[in-house]
Amino acid sequence: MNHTKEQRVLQYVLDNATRGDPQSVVDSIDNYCNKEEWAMNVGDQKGLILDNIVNESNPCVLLELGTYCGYSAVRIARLLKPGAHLYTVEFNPAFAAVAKQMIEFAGVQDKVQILEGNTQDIIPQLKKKYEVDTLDFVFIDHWKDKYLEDTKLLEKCNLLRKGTVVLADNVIVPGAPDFLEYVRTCGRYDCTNYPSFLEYMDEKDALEKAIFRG
Ligand SMILES: Oc1cc(-c2ccc(F)cc2)cc2nccnc12
Ligand SMILES: [Mg+2]
Repeated sequence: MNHTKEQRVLQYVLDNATRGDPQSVVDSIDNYCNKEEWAMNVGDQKGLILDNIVNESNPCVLLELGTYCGYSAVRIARLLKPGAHLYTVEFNPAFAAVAKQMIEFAGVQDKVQILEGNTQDIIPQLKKKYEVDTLDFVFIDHWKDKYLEDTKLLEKCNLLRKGTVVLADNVIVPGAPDFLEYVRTCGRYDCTNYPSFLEYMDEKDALEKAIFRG
C-alpha cells in the first residue's frame, strides 16, 4: 500500500506519533526525513523560524500555498489560538489525501481546511466562497515559479491588509528570484530575510518575510 514516499511518511507517523499530539507528528516526520527519506517539508530549522513569526503575528486567518504532506499545516495549526483558521491549498490530489490524514491524526482538523486545486483558481474564491475578508498570514511554499504571480493575485483580490505577513520558503533553494526582486523593490512590503538551511541538508536556504504596507 505504501507505494509513494508521501504514504511512507504518513505510515511512519501513524506508527510512531501520538494521535492528537501535533508536536509528536512534526517530530516524527522530521525523524523519518532525517533518517530514511528526504522530503520537501519546511523542516525543523526553518520550522523554528516559522514558529516564531507565527507567534509574533498572532494570526486569526491564515493561507498556505503548498500543503504537501501537511507538515507545516500541523506545525502552524498547533500554535493557533481558538477560533483561528488555516486554509491550505494543494494541487496534487495524492499529496492532499496524505495531508488530510496527517492533519486528522494530529487532531488539528478543526483549525485547518485543505483546498484542493490550483492557487490561481482558489485565491479568487476566498472572499465569496470561503467568506475570507483579509488574510493575517500567508505561507508560500509551493512551486517557485508561482510565488510572484500568486502574490500579485493576492493583492489584486484585496486579500492583503496593512500588516499582513507574507512568509516565503526556499528563497535560496530552489530560489524565487523574481518574487524576491518584486517584494523588495515594489514599495508595498517591508522585507526581512531569515537565513537558514534546506530541510534535512547542510545546504543554505532562507525564508523571506514581506509585510504588506497596505
Ligand atoms: O522546501 C522545498 C525544497 C525543494 C527542493 C527540491 C529539490 C532540491 F534539490 C532542493 C530543494 C522543493 C520544494 N518545492 C516546493 C515546496 N518546497 C520545496
Ligand atoms: Mg519548501
